[in-house]
Amino acid sequence: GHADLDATADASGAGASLPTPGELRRRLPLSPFLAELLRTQRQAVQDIVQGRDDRLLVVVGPCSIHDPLAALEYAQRLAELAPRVSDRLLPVMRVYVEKPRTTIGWKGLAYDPDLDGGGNMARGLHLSRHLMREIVSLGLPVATELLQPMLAPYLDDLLAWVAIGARTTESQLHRELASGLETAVGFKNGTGGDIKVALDAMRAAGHPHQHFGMDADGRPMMRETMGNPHTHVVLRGGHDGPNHDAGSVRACRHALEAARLTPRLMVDCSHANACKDHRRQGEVLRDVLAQRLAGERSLMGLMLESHLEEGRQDLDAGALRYGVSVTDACLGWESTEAMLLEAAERLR
Ligand SMILES: C[C@@H](OP(=O)(O)O)C(=O)O
Ligand SMILES: [Mn+2]
Repeated sequence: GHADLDATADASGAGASLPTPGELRRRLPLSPFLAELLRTQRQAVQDIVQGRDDRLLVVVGPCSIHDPLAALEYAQRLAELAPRVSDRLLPVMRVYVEKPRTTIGWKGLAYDPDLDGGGNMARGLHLSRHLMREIVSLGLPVATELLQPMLAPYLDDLLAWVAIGARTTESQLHRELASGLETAVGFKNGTGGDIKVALDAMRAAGHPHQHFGMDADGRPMMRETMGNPHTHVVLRGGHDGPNHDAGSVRACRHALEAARLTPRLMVDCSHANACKDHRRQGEVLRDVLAQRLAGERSLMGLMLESHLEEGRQDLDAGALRYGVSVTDACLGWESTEAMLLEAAERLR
């Protein structure tokens, strides 16, 4: 239940040592019921990525999770909204617990759950897994960016979609990680706007790999992967501006086809596509819908940054306001709900 989110986390203890992935999974197991629910959630996402289902995959939620209880309240609202749009949209909630910083800054719930620089990672891992499991049990698929490869085995059995971010799409470690995941993986284009790194990442992650990893008991191991066929590009804009426009989408589709890769892509309506102004996500969304309605079938998804309340706040600006992002600025819930209802209506 929600109340014990914090209680059991404290039981995990602080300090430098961490539970192994196996220990955390034994503490917070995935029941057979939830495992079955995960299988259907992953299948639904893969059906969209592979073009078997023409609904739009919508990865929506906070830029980062810093308050598990606010995250649960958001999840309950999204879970209630989902059935009202699920004929045309498949909502998946962003539950981002590790954040890639351009330079330095708070690195997320898994790293520093107490928001005090204490680095209580044992508690951060526990809270992250507990929260994701609670959200899955609401029937809501969970999406996250995987950043620290060692962190993946603590969480990856709970994930229905994974992002590899703009700063790590070029990284061999992250392509190896993606090649071993059961979930669909979206590779962001580079921070400069380069889409080739994402196409290279799709190709690399599609192959089997042998790489340095860690087993469930935390022992180093050589991990063999099968290759992941469920990968796609996420256009998130770049230094020289947005890339959600029809010309950029077409160019990306042509590049994918030329590289004989699945011509499927998602548009991240936030980040450099919104020019760092969260209020511009609505116009990017409408541009994506217009392209879909004009027949651009490679567009199978979109991402929105959204929280209970609009905007953002600094972590070190005194008392935190409830439900407001502490990293990128987000849409508020009311406008998110209206946008998703409008999108579903236009796609009917
Ligand atoms: C980290 C950021 O994504 P990107 O990698 O596109 O900057 C996000 O999803 O909050
Ligand atoms: Mn963000």
